Amino acid sequence: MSINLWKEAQQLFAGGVNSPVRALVKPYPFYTSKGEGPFLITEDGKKIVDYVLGYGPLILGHSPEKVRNKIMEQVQKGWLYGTPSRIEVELAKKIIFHIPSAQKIRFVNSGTEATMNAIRLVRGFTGREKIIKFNGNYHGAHDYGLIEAGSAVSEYGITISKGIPKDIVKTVLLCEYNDLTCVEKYLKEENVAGVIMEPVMGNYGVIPPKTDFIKGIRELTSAFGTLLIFDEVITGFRLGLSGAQGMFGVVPDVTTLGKIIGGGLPIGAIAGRREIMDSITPAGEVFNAGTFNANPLSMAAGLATIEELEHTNAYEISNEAAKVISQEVDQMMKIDHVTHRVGSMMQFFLGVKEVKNATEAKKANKSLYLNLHEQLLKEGVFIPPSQLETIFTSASHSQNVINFTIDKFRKVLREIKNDKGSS
Ligand SMILES: Cc1ncc(COP(=O)(O)O)c(C=O)c1O
Ligand SMILES: NCC(=O)CCC(=O)O
Repeated sequence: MSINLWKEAQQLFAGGVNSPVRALVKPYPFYTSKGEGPFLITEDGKKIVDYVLGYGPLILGHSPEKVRNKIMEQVQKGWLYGTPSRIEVELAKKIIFHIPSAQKIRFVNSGTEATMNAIRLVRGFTGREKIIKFNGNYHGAHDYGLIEAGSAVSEYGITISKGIPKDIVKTVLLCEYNDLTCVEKYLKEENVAGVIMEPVMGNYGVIPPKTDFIKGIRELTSAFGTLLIFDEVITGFRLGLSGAQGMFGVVPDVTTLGKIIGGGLPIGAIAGRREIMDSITPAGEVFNAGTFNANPLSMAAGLATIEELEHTNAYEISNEAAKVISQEVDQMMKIDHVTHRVGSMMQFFLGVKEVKNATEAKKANKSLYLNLHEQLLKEGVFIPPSQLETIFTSASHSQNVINFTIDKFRKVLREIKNDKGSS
């Protein structure tokens, strides 16, 4: 039973969990015993439709056959060599073929490692120290990024994580998303090594960039000799094979990847222009290393996932699922709200009329969203337990599952409205 595991876990782990967002599921997190297509099967024997999908990597759903087989095949051959292996060359070629900004790549083990190293890389390459980041963007759990970050950082009310030296905080310049004036001001006033951004915000709910903002950042950074990092840990291979940069036709200098490129196993990657990437050790003097870098199992799962994305209609199915659900739910909601969807990423902001940055997203009614999450979970539909996370769909979300989901939204929204009316 989940409750028994939860009781033990609270003695074993800080806050009972190994990543904070998981503790937001109330009254206690359910424990999963199996993932199958669009479903999670819990320790309590419940079958739940999953729109969290491991927080993004599982664009094909849980345990898709092709990916599972490729992982099993690799398991037979061993899973850690401490030497290069053929499969890292194969995955690198695929990513470099698809991602416009990628000429060379370094595999690491998480999105956190990817952005941490990308920031070090742009600092090393330019010889400058300042970084511009955006309010509510989340780049993982390292010192350079935990300043007004989205996701669980903001959900738990942390603006700057304790433990980060002040001198590091001073190197990070903060702008509001979709505010080009702020970026221009800092680029003029300061010696900025790099601008790091999520090309579509996915860690403060979903917030798309305005076209002139994303194109303007590219032009401005080029003009000031500042490198542009797109953090495509969520959007890479989710918004199509060429990611957000392909979707918007804006090519950054450096791209960070993670999640989908590992097919659900731990991964991260830094990719970019050849001369920039050649600053990384052993070619250059920006240090990176890792026992598990390019480990064969993550490579195998990533390769099989990208092959499926290339050869099936996975994008059509997952995008259509998000489109239908977002449109239907949008129509059902009778209160002020904003619905944002980009491809197979979506989120609803309740009680507000416009959301173009984190400050506006913060005004959304968090408790109403949590209520929605809780009631849906009781009905067998799992959306993230935080308004700041993204609702994802996958290629395994069939018409039946979508219809089931819409019915549950209808039921729950009716009850939430009644609750509100009676209070
Ligand atoms: C945009 C973005 N960057 C970086 C990260 C960190 O990735 P990881 O959790 O694999 O360290 C995340 C995680 O959600 C993310 O959404
Ligand atoms: N959007 C943020 C994440 O996906 C992170 C997941 C986690 O920290 O467990």
